[in-house]
Amino acid sequence: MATGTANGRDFNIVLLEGIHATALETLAAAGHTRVSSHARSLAGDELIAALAEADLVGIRSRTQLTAEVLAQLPRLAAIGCFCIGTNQVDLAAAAQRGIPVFNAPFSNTRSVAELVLAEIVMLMRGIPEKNALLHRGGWMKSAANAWEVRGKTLGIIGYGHIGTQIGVLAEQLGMNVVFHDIEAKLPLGNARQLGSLEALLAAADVVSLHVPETPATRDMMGAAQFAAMKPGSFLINASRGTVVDIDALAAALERKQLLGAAIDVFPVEPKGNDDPFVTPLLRFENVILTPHIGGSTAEAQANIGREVAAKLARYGDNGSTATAVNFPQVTLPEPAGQCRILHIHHNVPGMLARINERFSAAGINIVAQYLQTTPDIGYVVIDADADASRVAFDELKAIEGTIRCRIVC
Ligand SMILES: NC(=O)c1ccc[n+]([C@@H]2O[C@H](COP(=O)([O-])OP(=O)(O)OC[C@H]3O[C@@H](n4cnc5c(N)ncnc54)[C@H](O)[C@@H]3O)[C@@H](O)[C@H]2O)c1
Ligand SMILES: O=C(O)CC[C@@H](O)C(=O)O
Repeated sequence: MATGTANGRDFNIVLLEGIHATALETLAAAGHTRVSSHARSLAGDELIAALAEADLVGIRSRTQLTAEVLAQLPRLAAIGCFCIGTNQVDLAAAAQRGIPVFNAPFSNTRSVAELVLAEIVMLMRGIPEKNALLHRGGWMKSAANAWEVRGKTLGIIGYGHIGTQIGVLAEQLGMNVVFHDIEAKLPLGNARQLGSLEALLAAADVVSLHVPETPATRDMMGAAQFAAMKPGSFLINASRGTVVDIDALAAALERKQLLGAAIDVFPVEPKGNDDPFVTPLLRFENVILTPHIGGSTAEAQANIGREVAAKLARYGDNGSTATAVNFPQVTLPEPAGQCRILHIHHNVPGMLARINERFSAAGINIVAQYLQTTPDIGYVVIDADADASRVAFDELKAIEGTIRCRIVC
């Protein structure tokens, strides 16, 4: 599958899931105006049809770019996830097809942290059920099951960008912070890393989940973990829906092991705002349900739009893969020659030699060269003079092991 695009500015770009207008502005400022924008996520034949002619695509968390979908999109050159999570994309399949995937690793971090902090206070005061009752005309003025958060213990599972921010904010309210992470992490403030998930569950009054979706985090909160939580404690999940076994959570709420929960993400989420939402948690008034809006603030979405669109435009125009989550990362200056060849190949012995041989056999001077590899993929970027580059481009496309080759002039 060796493909070439004559000029980065010819890119056809499709944005799904209501990506913020700042993305369009950023792309337009970089000279990319062939952009179509859709409000919803798409699936199946609709998705394939919408992306058939796309060189670059922008999605959020709902559009599933599986290996099967990617196999039907030979033209696709790069993917922008306008969010933190990239679990909706088969990253390995994308890399094998020479498609770098970009995201916005921290533009909505603060928004999630603020929501979680507010939920801790709301849950510990029993506000969700008092609010629901009052809307029906019921007056429940009582201090039963209502506590200050000061002096209580917050247990954070996944002490990354979001988890650390929540820990810092919670300490400002006087909470004790403990965390569990698979990596050894620098504790901020007075936070303490505990040796196991079980130790955290036994210690925490409120448990908040901030892990990515991986095979290891699937159902990491199930019946055994709820049983290990303190009686009368609370759970917050603003990470991914697959991390919590929802039926086990419902059972723990039913038997009052947990006094409440705040859930922003679900194993199955509606594709758009008009689709129905179903969960066994609907019957619990002590559960705050939010429609995956942890990162949905004006500030976060505007920043994400700018950040990911800039990464897509930069890859299109200059070849830079800096911060790509599945790909050899090459940070590139503007081309030193008149043209730049971008060669993505399987990482097999002798590939660089073969590329360079073609240049020396044709007597073409390489003005600048950059190389980065992962165990599977190699990415070589070569700057050369314009006429010579076009000759070399035709040669390089034909090298065995080439996944994708592109020239930007
Ligand atoms: N609700 C929302 O709108 C929203 C918004 C942003 C992010 N998110 C979700 O939150 C997740 C976390 O975001 P982040 O920016 O803090 O990510 P991050 O990568 O900075 O941190 C994740 C942390 O989890 C740890 N971890 C991974 N696997 C683990 C495991 N099995 N057990 C314990 N720890 C584990 C990692 O070591 C890391 O420290 C994202 O992956 C995304 O899915 C949701
Ligand atoms: O905006 C979204 O769809 C997802 C937001 C959040 O889950 C993320 O991963 O950043």
